[in-house]
Amino acid sequence: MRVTEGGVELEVPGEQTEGVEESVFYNPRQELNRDLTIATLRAFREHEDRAESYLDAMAASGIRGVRAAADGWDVTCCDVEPDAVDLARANLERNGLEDARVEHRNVTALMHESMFDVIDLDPYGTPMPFADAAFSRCRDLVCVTATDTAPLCGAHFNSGVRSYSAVPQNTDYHPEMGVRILLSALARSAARFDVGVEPILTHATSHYVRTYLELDRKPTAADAALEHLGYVSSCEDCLYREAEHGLIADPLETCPNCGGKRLLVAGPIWLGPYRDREFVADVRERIPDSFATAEKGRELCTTLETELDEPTHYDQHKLCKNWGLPANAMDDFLADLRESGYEASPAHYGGTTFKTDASVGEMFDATSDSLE
Ligand SMILES: C[S@@+](CC[C@H](N)C(=O)[O-])C[C@H]1O[C@@H](n2cnc3c(N)ncnc32)[C@H](O)[C@@H]1O
Ligand SMILES: [Zn+2]
Repeated sequence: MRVTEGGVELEVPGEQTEGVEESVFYNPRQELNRDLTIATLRAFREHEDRAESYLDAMAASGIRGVRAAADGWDVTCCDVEPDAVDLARANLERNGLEDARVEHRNVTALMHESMFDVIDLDPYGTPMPFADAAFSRCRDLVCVTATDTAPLCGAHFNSGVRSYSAVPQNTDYHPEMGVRILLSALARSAARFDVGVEPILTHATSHYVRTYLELDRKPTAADAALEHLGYVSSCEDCLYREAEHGLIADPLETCPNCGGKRLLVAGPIWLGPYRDREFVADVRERIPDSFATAEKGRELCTTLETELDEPTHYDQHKLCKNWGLPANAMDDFLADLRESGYEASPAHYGGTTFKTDASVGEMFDATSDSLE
């Protein structure tokens, strides 16, 4: 089956069924992820002009490596599966990109041996088994996809604890729990090598989390990154939340809003920002019309640019249901919060999600008159 994506052409085993490509080596549902990767690499190269080498650590069809090589990166594709290696090599050749290297290796060994400016981890499931090797030698940027959203957001609790050395909780803001559990584990992995991470772009999109971590290879930067870790207590009854920084948990025992005792405590999670607004604006500018997901990608960047840095989001529908009141239009709801002096922004987790610095009680006072 022939696939065209981002201006390159690939041959992948599999068939097109009802217009949808089906192949073990090519997932069309990750096209937005890959389009944003190319735009992010373009923005990053402007920002860090010595960045040249890119490791597509789990290449499969080689699509990421092919697209990065076509964009001028010095690419190495790696995969542990011989069929994937042959396919990646053939796809590079098909696009006249024979200069790119293809490695048939366990990429963990490769990452320990060789240095790369940018490493892109895109495994099946959790990326954590590959994180230490990536942070040990990478110079500038580690890009990570995690598709194991059930463990990340606490729905598969034991698996989440095992993979991320943290306690995830299944809350009403589950995609953001996943984002912050992942970033916490990655920051702690990097800190082992005296490396500080700054997430310059992160998004949770349909069943995966994607993050881009700019590295600063010095102990003080690692210490600074760890300062962003902490715990969040969430009330299951009234949806109140409270976050506190630090590695020693001092969780709430009683909800200060409703007096309830059903509090979920998660951590250590990343409580800091998960994107750099200016960088995201730059990424948005670098998405060309020719990318199939251009409109979606730009919309996502715009929401990320304006999203508040509060550590958890709310879902307006869940909140109103909890109050026993009908939901109104999101814009009106957010306008009511702003009129009462609070900050409020849409969040990128879905059309009814938002962030605010108002507590759940303050939100009720600010908005409930309009919800009758
Ligand atoms: C989700 S696919 C990659 C998809 C691809 N990056 C894309 O954008 O279409 C995961 C790939 O990782 C490879 N893989 C798994 N473990 C690996 C390892 N230890 N070293 C190298 N490759 C590995 C698998 O063979 C598989 O091809
Ligand atoms: Zn409560």
